[in-house]
Amino acid sequence: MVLESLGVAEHHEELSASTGYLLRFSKYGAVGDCEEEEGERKKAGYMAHRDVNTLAIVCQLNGVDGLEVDTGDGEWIPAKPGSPTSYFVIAGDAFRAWSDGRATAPLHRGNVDGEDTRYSVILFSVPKDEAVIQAPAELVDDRRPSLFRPFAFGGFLRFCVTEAGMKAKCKLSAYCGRAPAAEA
Ligand SMILES: O=C(O)CCC(=O)C(=O)O
Ligand SMILES: [Fe+2]
Repeated sequence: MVLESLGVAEHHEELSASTGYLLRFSKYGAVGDCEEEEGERKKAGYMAHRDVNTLAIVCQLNGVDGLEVDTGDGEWIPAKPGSPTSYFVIAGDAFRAWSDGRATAPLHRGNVDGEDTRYSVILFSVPKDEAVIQAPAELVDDRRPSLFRPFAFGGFLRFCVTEAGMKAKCKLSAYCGRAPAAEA
């Protein structure tokens, strides 16, 4: 559906062939009263991050919200599923690069207040190590040169855990951005 909306559905097969999948079950525990830190109840959840992979499909299982998304200007909005069977689709850096910036890889975090345990299941689509991430020709032209240099996904993953990668505000721009990496 996403490729169709970009007018490049014919690339689906080749993209699928270079993609693997990872299914993860997560539990963000209710925090007991004993787990107080300096008088404040500790929060469960996870830190703000951008996913590095292609897409993540997030399904929260027991009606406990917690996912928050950065609007891009420092404001965090809670992601509320429209119904108990809705799920969230989050683009990661690999898809931002492949779509030449048409898809945004948003900063997101988990903010679970610790009252109730939150369960979620996430299907990550992840490019294979050797897969070269490069926007298809239809998405770039002379008037719109591509924003990122082509890169092998495994190389990007390894950069992310270097000191430079961990310090970078935007790992993708720091690794392969063509413009001076203002946001890096
Ligand atoms: O469980 C969730 O709500 C999403 C988790 C997440 O962002 C991640 O694992 O990358
Ligand atoms: Fe994530």
